[in-house]
Amino acid sequence: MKKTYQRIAVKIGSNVLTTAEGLPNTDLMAQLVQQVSQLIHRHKVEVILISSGAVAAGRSLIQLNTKENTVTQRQLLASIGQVKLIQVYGELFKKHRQTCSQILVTKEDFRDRQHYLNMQNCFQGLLKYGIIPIVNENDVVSVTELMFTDNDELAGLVASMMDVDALFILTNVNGLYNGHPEEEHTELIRLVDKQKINLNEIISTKKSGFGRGGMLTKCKNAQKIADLGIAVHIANGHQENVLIDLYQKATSAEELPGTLFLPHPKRPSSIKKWVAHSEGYAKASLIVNEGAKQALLSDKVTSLLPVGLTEVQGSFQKGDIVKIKDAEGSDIGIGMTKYNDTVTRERIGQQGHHPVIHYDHIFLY
Ligand SMILES: Nc1ncnc2c1ncn2[C@@H]1O[C@H](COP(=O)(O)OP(=O)(O)O)[C@@H](O)[C@H]1O
Ligand SMILES: N[C@@H](CCC(=O)OP(=O)(O)O)C(=O)O
Repeated sequence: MKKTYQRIAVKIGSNVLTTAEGLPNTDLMAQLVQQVSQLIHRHKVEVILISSGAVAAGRSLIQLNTKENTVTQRQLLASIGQVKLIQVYGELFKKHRQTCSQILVTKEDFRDRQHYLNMQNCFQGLLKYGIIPIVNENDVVSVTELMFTDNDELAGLVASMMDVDALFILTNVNGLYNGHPEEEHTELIRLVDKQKINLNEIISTKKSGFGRGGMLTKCKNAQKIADLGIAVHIANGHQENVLIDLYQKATSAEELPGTLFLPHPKRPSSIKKWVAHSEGYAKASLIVNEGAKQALLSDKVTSLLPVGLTEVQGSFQKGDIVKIKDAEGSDIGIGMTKYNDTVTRERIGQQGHHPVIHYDHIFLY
């Protein structure tokens, strides 16, 4: 029998929380809140919510001039709507004797290790007191390149930061299909085995009404989180009792709703997970020789030593994130350096030096 989930993150997408008119779907929010409360009270599960819906809620409160700059529109709608979104959640949870809290974040909060640890500490405290953290992007300051791709990316970061057992991603389709769900003869994929499925081939880039990222980014992100040892389920938020069903069936032999991305059996350390999510901030690349590549990819605990380096591309400071590449230029992994590029260059190919990247600070693909 599989272990039950004790801590989960639930991502509720824009398409779940929004009606066809672009307004908040409060009936559905009530159903989901009831299920989350049941998981907490009856099954003693710790739950973190990642909820979209601020822009939709803002739309229900104010009509903006359509000539307004689109970035400004989003900022205003989110700023106005987030208040309502959290107010609705607060009232709904209160009916179940449950307290919730609001956490608004930006990408920068995950990039800076100190911000990351501060956030983690706050989440831990809230969970200890039985409070449900409700997370959303701080859309007022997250503009263009500072934005998360979508709330799936944010949910993945929160899930790995909080070391949850599973991430439930609720959307407006039953899961991942082997073609666009509106096309004929497409079938639901129940289990994603990354060795057998090429996500790029089966997922249409066409986006649905109110979502930001679409199914391809959702699945790539789901796979990344599963690689970090967290079970990821994509399921339909409109399906009756979906959260309870997912929770109960995950430990039974019954067929699960939606699509499951099987978790990697090993969970990396907290710092490795943080490194894994820092890909976008890589400053430079370290090229390694074949011996170092084999050693890194083996089952042994291996740090990257200067003797295994053949080249340093770009400049970086001690503590910066760099890519690790093989002689062909293929990415092997990513890591946090122990010294800057000048010192690293001086030590290329030399024996007897400390690692340039310690094992604990390397994440391999
Ligand atoms: N192969 C596929 N399987 C399932 N959905 C797909 C696929 N290709 C494209 N889609 C679309 O992806 C949409 C869900 O992604 P998205 O719009 O990002 O939702 P959300 O707002 O819930 O994050 C679905 O409504 C569906 O139309
Ligand atoms: N932060 C935004 C939602 C971002 C977004 O659209 O995310 P997603 O639900 O993943 O497509 C909001 O609250 O309206």
